[in-house]
Amino acid sequence: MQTLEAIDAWQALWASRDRLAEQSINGLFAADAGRFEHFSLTAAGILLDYSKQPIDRQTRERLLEVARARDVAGQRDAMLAGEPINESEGRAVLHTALRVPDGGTGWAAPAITREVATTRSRMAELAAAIRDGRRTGATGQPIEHVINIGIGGSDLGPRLVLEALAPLADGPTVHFVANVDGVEWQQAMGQCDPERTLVLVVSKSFGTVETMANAHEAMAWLRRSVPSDTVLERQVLAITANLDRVRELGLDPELALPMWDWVGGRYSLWSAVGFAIMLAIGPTAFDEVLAGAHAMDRHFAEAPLESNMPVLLGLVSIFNGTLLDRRSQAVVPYTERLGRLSAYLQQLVMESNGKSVDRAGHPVSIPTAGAIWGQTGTPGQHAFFQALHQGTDVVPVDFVGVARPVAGERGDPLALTANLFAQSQALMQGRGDADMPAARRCPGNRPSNTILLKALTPATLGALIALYEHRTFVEAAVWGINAFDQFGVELGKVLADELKPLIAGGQAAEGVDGSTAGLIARYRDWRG
Ligand SMILES: O=P(O)(O)OC[C@H]1O[C@](O)(CO)[C@@H](O)[C@@H]1O
Repeated sequence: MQTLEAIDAWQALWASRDRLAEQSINGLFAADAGRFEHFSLTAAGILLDYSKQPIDRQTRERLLEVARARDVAGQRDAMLAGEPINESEGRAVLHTALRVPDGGTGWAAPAITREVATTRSRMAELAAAIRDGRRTGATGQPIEHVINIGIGGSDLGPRLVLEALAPLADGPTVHFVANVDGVEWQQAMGQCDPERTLVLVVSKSFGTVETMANAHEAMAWLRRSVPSDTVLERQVLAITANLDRVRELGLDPELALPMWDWVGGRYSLWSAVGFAIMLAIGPTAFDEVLAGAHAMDRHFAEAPLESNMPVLLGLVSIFNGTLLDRRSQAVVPYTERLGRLSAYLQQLVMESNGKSVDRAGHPVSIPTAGAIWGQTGTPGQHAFFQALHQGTDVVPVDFVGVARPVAGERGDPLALTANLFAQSQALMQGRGDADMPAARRCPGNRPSNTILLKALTPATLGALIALYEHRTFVEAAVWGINAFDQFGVELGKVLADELKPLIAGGQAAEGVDGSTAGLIARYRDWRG
């Protein structure tokens, strides 16, 4: 496969970076009456409009040529076929196999398909029994609360989905505990009757310090509050790929729900990691989330590159981030229901693609993932949009909107949508002539995508998340990096383990740098 730098189309794009950065988006619309049709597409209930990017047909063709030369389609097929594309860990990457409808074949080896189906039906049976009260807590009380203890990928996906689909929730109330500072735990404990609470300990590795600490707290709370010898068996459920460690925590691995090493943590909400979702909205709605993601998978697998939404979204992101050096991207959903989207995408994009060596271990020669951040509109408009309109940095924005309001929800959908469309328009058009004071002028020509969902349903939500997963993959494929390991997060964990006794102990902290020693000393002093 050609390196990026050796590809003619990339060289041509690189050579015209300055011109592309100045390319007038308004001018592109003036030159092409059908621009919206030519630079937008629909798949799985989602419209992507990328016409407000400074990309003309020649630039798009060059970007597609880069994707072809980097064999994005071949790399995608290798992932979908279960080849060990996570080379540094020697693992396959098969989150797509988790969302194949029951009975569907051809997306993973038969053994994997069977395991997935078996686990999904175990989850559905258990969820149904808990939801309808057949499966009670240890003292015979119905389960009314679920505490999901997990962090990172074992937390963010279920949180995002449950906030988005809260109007559909008709099962136990789900509380999330991720941090180890005790705040979320205290809040959850304060709201839950221990005899009516199921604790989910969700951890792929079952070794994450925060999750294990919170699990110990929760188990101690249940033991002291529920008068039954079977409380842990009935009211604590482990969800993990590391069944051996379940026993170490004092739980029965036979009762645990499994996941597998071919599911990355940040790609795992479709597995048993999503059990809290299933408990809250029911197995049928959970299946719809999977079906929506599968619809996007099919589109990604089958659509030609030039009309393939994740491919185009990925190429637009590379165009902005790598070619034009626009190192930060904002994502702004115009519904509070998607308020967790930017937090979710931070892990998905930055943990996957925050890499500086390629798959062969050589330093990359181009910038990879920058920062992704955001907040909902319209509140974000009253916070950081000033910088988007007039700041010195050009920040590409993904606007995410929903056409049909959720039944029964109040609010002013027209005002919301008018703001959504007006913001992308304002970023593009700008404002000001020579007579206007400089402080009032907006430069305009600032790029954005608009991603419009027909409605916020389980299916479109699944498709939206899958869209961003595949966008992330496409970028990694073009850059030649491994999107599926995360060794960078390990060093801090190791050092935290080493520092803990130094911080706790009475002796001087030796063998650490001056700053850390100073901080430890001040911390001890102030802690008293
Ligand atoms: O599910 P686990 O193994 O507890 O890991 C939690 C999270 O920690 C990380 O390993 C690192 O932050 C993530 O990749 C993962 O989602």
